[in-house]
Amino acid sequence: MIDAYTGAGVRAAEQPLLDAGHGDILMRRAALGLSRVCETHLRRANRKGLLSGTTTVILVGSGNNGGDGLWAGSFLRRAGVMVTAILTGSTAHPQGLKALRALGGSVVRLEGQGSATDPNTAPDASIAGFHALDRGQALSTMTSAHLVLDAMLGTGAWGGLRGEAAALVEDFNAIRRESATGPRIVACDVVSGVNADSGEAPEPVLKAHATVTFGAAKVAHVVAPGEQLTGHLTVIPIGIEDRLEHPSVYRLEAQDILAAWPRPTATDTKYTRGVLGVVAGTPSYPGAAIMSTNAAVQTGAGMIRFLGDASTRGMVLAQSPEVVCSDDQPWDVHVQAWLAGPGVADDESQAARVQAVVEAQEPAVLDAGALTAAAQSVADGRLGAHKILTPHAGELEQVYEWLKGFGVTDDAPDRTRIEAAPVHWAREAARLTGATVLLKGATTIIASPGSEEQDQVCLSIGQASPWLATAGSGDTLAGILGAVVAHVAEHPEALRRLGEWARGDGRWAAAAALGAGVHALASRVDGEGPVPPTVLAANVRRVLRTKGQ
Ligand SMILES: NC(=O)C1=CN([C@@H]2O[C@H](COP(=O)(O)OP(=O)(O)OC[C@H]3O[C@@H](n4cnc5c(N)ncnc54)[C@H](O)[C@@H]3O)[C@@H](O)[C@H]2O)[C@@H](O)CC1
Ligand SMILES: Nc1ncnc2c1ncn2[C@@H]1O[C@H](COP(=O)(O)OP(=O)(O)O)[C@@H](O)[C@H]1O
Repeated sequence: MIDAYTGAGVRAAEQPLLDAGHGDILMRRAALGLSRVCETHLRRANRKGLLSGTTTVILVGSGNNGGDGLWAGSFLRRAGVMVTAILTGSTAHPQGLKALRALGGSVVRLEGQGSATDPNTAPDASIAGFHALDRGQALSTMTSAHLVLDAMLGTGAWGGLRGEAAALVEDFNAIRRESATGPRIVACDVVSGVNADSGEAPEPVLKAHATVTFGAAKVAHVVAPGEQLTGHLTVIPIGIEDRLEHPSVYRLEAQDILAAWPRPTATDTKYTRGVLGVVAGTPSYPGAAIMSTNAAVQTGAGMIRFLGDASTRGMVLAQSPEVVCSDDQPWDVHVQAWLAGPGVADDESQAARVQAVVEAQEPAVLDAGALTAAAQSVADGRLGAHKILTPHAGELEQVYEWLKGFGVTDDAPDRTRIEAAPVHWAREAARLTGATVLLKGATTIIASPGSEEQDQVCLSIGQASPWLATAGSGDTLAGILGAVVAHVAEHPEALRRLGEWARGDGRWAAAAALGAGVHALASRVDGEGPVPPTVLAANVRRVLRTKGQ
């Protein structure tokens, strides 16, 4: 599990050490770790695996992020690397600058960054004397290097890159799009301009092959769009680790998912495993019913009761004879949890069943066609953490429109804004609805609503294959989620080994995250390639055969 923190969370852990005058030591530890990762990349760039003869360009901002970069440059110099620092800010970390220069690193500044027209960013006296490169010269210095270390902005940035630094990155990206070769890009702490706390990434950004962070992962490393820009993440311990409190986001990895997945014991029966009721599909859209029930079967649900029309029931049974089908109403059947909504559209009788599920006491996964009914019911009160909404960004936009219509919020973001800051909008939707929200995407975010008893829990699941972007993947996810939620409904403490946060209301977020995690693992069982939903569901069985430690 990766515990990811906000910049403020990490700073709070550092503060006592900074107050005790250990700031320099922290920075040098960070920079040493950073330089080691750079060395690994540089050795790969040299046919003989040597460092001497390799070149590194460091883009250095005015704060401590730039200081890390300069110190890392001094360590690389020691190892024989040719280092050029291009200062992109109005000033530069004095000790870092001194250290790099003392070891023969060359230092230049980016012309135009901090022009006379913008006195706030004009180069101050300490760096004004360095030779200035215009953007074209800086660009060719960058493109001819083996490695570019991005140390312009870290956790102290507000907003994205600006001015000449932004233009330089834009020009570099244009060349990169045209050419298959080019320097390795390593980011110091976070990719410059990416918001460490939200993962927002205002253009332009220098997409990294690798990012080296310090003390702990930051939120931006585990949520979109920051995660997609981070590359391979290395966390360097700097001595603050024991002082860190309250991660902001938990990333569950394969080991965590497989180890925590609830498995039956000898005393279980099909009922104690959890019975899942499914309201999905209509005569016009039977596929969603077939795929979601099939996925729940493959996930090993104790028992599945499907409610729907005769023709859909026939198709569900043909695919999965394990499913008990009827045309009952939700209040007539006894289940531990519900899944409602996949493929439910323009059908009065299924819509009525969906409404009954939204109002039922039992926990429920509310997907696709159930999201509108769920959002509408918020007008009558909060849904409860045991109701799990599973929108993609487009569906979340609709949910927000309803919430705005009811006066629950003034701000209804559109899809673009949601995709720019998914962790923010998933958290906000959970708070506003009182439900657990699972926001689908390349990175899936799960947020609990939070309460007086328990802080909001936020999780992220990555590593899903982009081949999942195909119709029916979401129906399969819904079935997997239904199965695990039904189990957790019967065994409230089943997921506690994940942590104290996975108890109480947090258990629904934990269950949803495990479901999304298994879905992601199933998408890559046979490596990278198409995973049509029927294959995906069958892969779930294979994934669950592996037990984590
Ligand atoms: N003790 C610590 O605090 C440690 C911090 N470390 C490093 O310190 C970094 C944080 O340092 P800082 O707080 O100095 O912040 P940054 O270095 O991230 O940036 C702050 C500087 O950039 C300027 N700035 C902010 N937004 C800008 C924008 N959009 N465009 C241009 N300039 C902008 C500010 O005026 C300020 O000078 C971390 O990311 C990490 O790399 C590491 O050295 C480990 C120890
Ligand atoms: N680019 C991507 N990379 C990884 N996973 C993705 C990507 N795009 C979508 N997914 C996943 O695929 C699934 C698609 O769900 P959804 O859009 O509801 O599909 P449908 O309703 O057609 O079944 C979600 O689990 C989502 O997280």
